[in-house]
Amino acid sequence: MKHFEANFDGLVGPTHNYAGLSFGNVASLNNAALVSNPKAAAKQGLQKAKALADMGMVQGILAPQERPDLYTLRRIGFSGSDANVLKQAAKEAPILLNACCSASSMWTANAATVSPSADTRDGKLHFTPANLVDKLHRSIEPLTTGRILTATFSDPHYFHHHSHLPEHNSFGDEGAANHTRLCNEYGHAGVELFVYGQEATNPNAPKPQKYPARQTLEASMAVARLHQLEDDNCVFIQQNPDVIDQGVFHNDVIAVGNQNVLFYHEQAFLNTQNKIDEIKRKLDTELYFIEVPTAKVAINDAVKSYLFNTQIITLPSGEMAIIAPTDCQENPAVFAYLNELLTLNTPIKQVLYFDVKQSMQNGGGPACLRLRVAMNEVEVAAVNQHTLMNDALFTRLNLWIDKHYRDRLTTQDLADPQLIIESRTALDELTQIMKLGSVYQFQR
Ligand SMILES: N=C(N)NCCC[C@H](NC(=O)CCC(=O)O)C(=O)O
Repeated sequence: MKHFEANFDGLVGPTHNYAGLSFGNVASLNNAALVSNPKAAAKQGLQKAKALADMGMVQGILAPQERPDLYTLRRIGFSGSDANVLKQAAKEAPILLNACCSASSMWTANAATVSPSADTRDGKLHFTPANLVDKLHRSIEPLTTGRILTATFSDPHYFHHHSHLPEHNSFGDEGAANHTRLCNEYGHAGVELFVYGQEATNPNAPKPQKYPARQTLEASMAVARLHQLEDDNCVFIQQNPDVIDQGVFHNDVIAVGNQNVLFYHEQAFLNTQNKIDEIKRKLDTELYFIEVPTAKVAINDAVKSYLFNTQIITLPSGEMAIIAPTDCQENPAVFAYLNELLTLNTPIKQVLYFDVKQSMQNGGGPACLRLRVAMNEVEVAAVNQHTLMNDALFTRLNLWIDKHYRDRLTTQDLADPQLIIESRTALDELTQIMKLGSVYQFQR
């Protein structure tokens, strides 16, 4: 049977904006109050997804969430008509309004953790939506994420959907951004690497001093249990707290893996050598550990360029390619490193650059925009086929964006009641295009 690693990219929602909501994410804070372009953002994301589909990759799309989130605003006491809720919130609690308007569900690397059927005891593909409790604007995503994932991976014979973990800091979970899988072939049992920022129940364990550690060991272990993984298929690694304090808010800002390749910065982890030995013990295949030294790429350059927030993909030819943001081309040290990487004797043979600047300005690179789902051909056939990228879906979604999206949005515009109507009209049509059913609260 054939097996693939599919990428499901988050479609950028109509309220994409820069509100400086993510303490610890340098780009989000630096670009707060910039004017955004939701139309360009959505199109940049689609271009990348279409390019991967054109390379012969299995590529899907995950629908965005309903924003403004009027339900959360009502839950915290704003009342009256929808327009009145927005008006009151804008006047009395603008920061909370911003949190309820973020299009942050576009970063589907944070949508869920996914374990392919080759790794799980029941032979099903497991999904656990991330609770994202560290950030208010993201903590309101998981319920709808669960619905969108279930509408996309709908066949219970193949797909096992769990609830998100308890909504408490002890279980802070950011999904696949802190999870990578190494394997020989995608369809063979692999080793799942769970990278966490702190141990919630051990006050003496190392943790960052300045910025939050969004993922806990307790959450990672809970996901591994839910997904029915064997100890021999898991390695739990602590992220280096010092790099979290330098803006590495998720592991996918400092490391990325694909098949038998782990590409990471020398400062990414704690106890790196022990953990590499454990991976080698648990995975009996030829492995490439590509460690990037600080002398070649400083942490600051890695964070600015998103060198590690690249996607490493295996092309149908069997060669690997890196999908990088154009920001990597613009950073001399990083560009030089990537060119050198192609001359090293590793499976990575090409680097392809994509402009995803609208997302980058909020701290979301190419890898943040996608959720990886390794599947065999029977599982791919069981996916909702209307979510899979092809020429027709690409054209249809571009027309849909042209029809519904603004090309300019400021945080002041978030109080405009017309934005609710525009967003709901767009999403209602999208659920018909992608045959998702009534995944949004306003449709229920
Ligand atoms: N690394 C991965 N996988 N994802 C990136 C997520 C970026 C996102 N930014 C934001 O939510 C900024 C929103 C704003 O400030 O308007 C975050 O910090 O959670």
